[in-house]
Amino acid sequence: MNSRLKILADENIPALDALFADIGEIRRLPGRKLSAADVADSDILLVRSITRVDEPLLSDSRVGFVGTATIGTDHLDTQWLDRRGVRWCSAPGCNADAVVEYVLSALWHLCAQHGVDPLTRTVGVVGAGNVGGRLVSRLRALGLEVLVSDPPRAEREGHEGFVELEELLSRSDLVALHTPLVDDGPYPTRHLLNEGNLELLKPGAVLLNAGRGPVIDNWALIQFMRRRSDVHLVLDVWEEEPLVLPELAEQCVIATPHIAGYSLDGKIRGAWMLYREVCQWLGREVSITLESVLPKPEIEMLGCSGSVDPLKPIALTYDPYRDDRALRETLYLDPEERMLAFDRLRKHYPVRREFSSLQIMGLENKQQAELLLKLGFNVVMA
Ligand SMILES: NC(=O)c1ccc[n+]([C@@H]2O[C@H](COP(=O)([O-])OP(=O)(O)OC[C@H]3O[C@@H](n4cnc5c(N)ncnc54)[C@H](O)[C@@H]3O)[C@@H](O)[C@H]2O)c1
Ligand SMILES: O=C(O)[C@H](O)[C@H](O)COP(=O)(O)O
Repeated sequence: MNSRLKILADENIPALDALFADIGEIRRLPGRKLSAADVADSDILLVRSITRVDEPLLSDSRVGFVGTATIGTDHLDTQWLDRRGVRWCSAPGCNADAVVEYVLSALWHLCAQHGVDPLTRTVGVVGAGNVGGRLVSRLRALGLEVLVSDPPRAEREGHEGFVELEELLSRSDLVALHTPLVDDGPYPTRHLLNEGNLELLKPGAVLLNAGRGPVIDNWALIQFMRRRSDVHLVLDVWEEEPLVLPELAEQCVIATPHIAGYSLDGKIRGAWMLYREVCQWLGREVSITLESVLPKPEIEMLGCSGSVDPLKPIALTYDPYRDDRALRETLYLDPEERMLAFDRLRKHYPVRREFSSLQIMGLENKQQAELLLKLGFNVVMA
């Protein structure tokens, strides 16, 4: 039995007991403060995006497995982990639907405010992997025009169906960034949007970043927004996270503390994916199902009498303005306090469920039912 295994986990990973209690002894610590001394006698390390996992953290430890309950891996020195023979994994796609729903919710809310039909918009998706790819599929199913820029994919798959970034920026009503942070190789993404190309954005465009903060040069963006107040900025990620620049946040129509992927479904899916990988590493059977650890949603059903404005179920499942208000309340704290507040908002994030958790009953309007189905809701016709 492996009951003596020591598991050190970020305290913000949910369902740890349900998933790992049979595997080993679990110790929880705040991820931002994990030190080499904390990790020293652990066998398994489970982190989120705020823990840098590299040689200084692990070289004096016996950690043999590192899992990050996130999509992004830029906080892991994977080359060093490979050299050292430490098995590592992330949770690809775990919270992709939550990010897609963040984008859809922002798009529907902003269009409603400006009296525009979202279905007539052109959306440019930069980075079409797990998140961007699902966003492209959902938007195309809804009938929107979608432009995609993803040079690594274009190189692998052929250029058909992809456009250059410049064309995307100049033709899209909403530009959504979903690339990882990449510093080297032929297609780096650090400051992919910068002084040189921000100017290409269409008048009145929405620029949304839910990838990684440094993909936009934040200082260039501040300067740009001073000239181009017609652009609507939606930022979930920030160049100096957890420090948010108040001036930049003030320029946003929606500003949130890196929670685009924070559905409970996504977080638990991420933890469960780590559990599955740990089981494989240990040669154990994967005996716990994802469904068994996912709680029932608080609101399971929305009854309507014949028809419903799609914004209603969207806002009921995810309202980005709640997160925006919470972040704005912290903007004028001193920098140290502001960073702590950013982490607190993430740590105590309210339960948010994905669109698929809501069943919409009583619809008679077929067109609306189809639209809501394509948005990702569960629809039962009257
Ligand atoms: N805000 C959040 O809460 C949140 C949640 C989940 C993921 N993320 C971030 O979003 C990023 C994307 O997630 P994912 O799961 O889709 O990752 P992924 O690796 O599946 O996809 C990334 C895509 O970006 C493309 N890409 C790489 N370099 C590019 C470039 N220079 N220009 C355009 N495209 C490029 C890749 O080819 C790939 O298709 C993650 O790396 C993570 O950092 C943020
Ligand atoms: O990469 C990801 O999966 C996301 O950015 C994720 O939402 C980060 O959340 P964190 O690990 O910082 O809690």
